Amino acid sequence: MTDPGGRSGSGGADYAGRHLDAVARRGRLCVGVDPHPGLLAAWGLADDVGGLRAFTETVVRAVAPIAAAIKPQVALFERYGSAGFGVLEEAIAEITAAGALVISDAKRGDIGSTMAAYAHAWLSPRSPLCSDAVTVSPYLGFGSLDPAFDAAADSGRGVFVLARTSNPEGAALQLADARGSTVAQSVIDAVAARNAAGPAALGVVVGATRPHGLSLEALGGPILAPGVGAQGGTPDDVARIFDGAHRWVLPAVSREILGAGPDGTALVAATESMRDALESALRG
Ligand SMILES: O=C(O)c1cc(=O)[nH]c(=O)n1[C@@H]1O[C@H](COP(=O)(O)O)[C@@H](O)[C@H]1O
Repeated sequence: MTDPGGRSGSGGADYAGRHLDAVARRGRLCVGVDPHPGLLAAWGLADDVGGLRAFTETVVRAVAPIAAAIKPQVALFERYGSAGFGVLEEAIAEITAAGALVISDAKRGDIGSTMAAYAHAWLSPRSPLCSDAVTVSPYLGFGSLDPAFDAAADSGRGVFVLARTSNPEGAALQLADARGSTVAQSVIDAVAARNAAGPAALGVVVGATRPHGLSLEALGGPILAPGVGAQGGTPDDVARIFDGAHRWVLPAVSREILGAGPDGTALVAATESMRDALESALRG
């Protein structure tokens, strides 16, 4: 892997192309920035905006030059109100300058007219929160997400639709029958159909904590796979669970890496070690 440096940070090439390029340059790892109060305390930081900023800056400076993508969990910034979102805006700019993709984990989803506002917030270059991609929830109906898909196509940015999440509670809803398929598979199929019809390659979220039982062959877009580390998934699990879809899979790891801080060198070592373990498992 070679990393010739940063990128423009603007739309330009479509998200799927930039996703594959980032993974080729930097390896298959997305590091989550999840400033949990417990982590701030473990780092000796106060549970306030100053602590949030110190935590975020330390993580971003250590990890954004290495990882293919960084995934801020926006609720952990939102809990500090507008000042927290200010820290997130600074982080998005710094991650972009360091050449990593920003995947904002916002899990947005609403009726179409409101969804357009969420799409603007997370995917429009005119918004200070504009990211390379955002996570969205299809609970209000796949079609309600159209404004996000359209905004992503317009700006060359990406959308990850929750399909089969890593948490145990997801099964009751996601594995429910949907006209002979499961809800999760119907989400995958809808994303695949959209990818087949247009240039914007959309992604899905499929957790790495257990076998998903999904058919991903026709997806034609990125797969964000959280659940490695603190939730019990291992690099070998990722390789086994996503066999046949290795090209697109991007495992996401938060607490397992963040727990190595506050020392920047230890954060770098934890990131490199997880990236190497994932690359080796996914090559094998
Ligand atoms: O969309 C996500 O990022 C997500 C989807 C999912 O199915 N499971 C999941 O854990 N996540 C997020 O991924 C991160 C996982 O954190 P760790 O368990 O600490 O690695 C959290 O920010 C979750 O909100």
